[in-house]
Amino acid sequence: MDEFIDSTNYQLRIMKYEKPKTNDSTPALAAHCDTNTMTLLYQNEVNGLQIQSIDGEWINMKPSPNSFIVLIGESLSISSTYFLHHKVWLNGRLPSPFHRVMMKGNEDRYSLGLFTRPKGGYVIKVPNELVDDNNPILFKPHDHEEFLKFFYSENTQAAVQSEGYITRLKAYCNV
Ligand SMILES: O=C(O)CCC(=O)C(=O)O
Ligand SMILES: [Fe+2]
Repeated sequence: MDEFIDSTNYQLRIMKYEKPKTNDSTPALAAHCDTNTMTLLYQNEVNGLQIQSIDGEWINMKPSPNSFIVLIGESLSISSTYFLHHKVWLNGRLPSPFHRVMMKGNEDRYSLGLFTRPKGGYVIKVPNELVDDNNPILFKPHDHEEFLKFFYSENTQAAVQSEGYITRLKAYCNV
């Protein structure tokens, strides 16, 4: 537990999404998986967050005013647009949801996000207890900061644009 606390950074972010200019449902944040460990989201009572189901359908999230949404990030459970469940810490047991924000209606949306992220200098690896003959290791141990450097490099961004998420992650730490 101490190691987890010592090795974690937190970022609190307030996001504002302006009301759309037309009556149509308008993309406000492109579909993605969070690259961090875990995200807690809270919003004013304007919906907009959508999560993709396993069969590719976008589901509108309608949290009650006194609840948070918890998203598992790629670092905890690396996933892909196809939900193929490539995982690191959990080695394949929990998916990181693919999500986006769509705006509709005539109110601005505010959301508060607490992003938990591993500090650089710590190795993210699957615990030995989760690996056996039926559950072989899926990801090489890696440093999150190095992963981000790789992710935001020009070459990777170009690959993400043309080939999607799988290539980026496979290239980085797939076994
Ligand atoms: O505003 C939201 O509800 C989602 C924000 C989000 O997905 C992000 O910032 O990564
Ligand atoms: Fe996100």
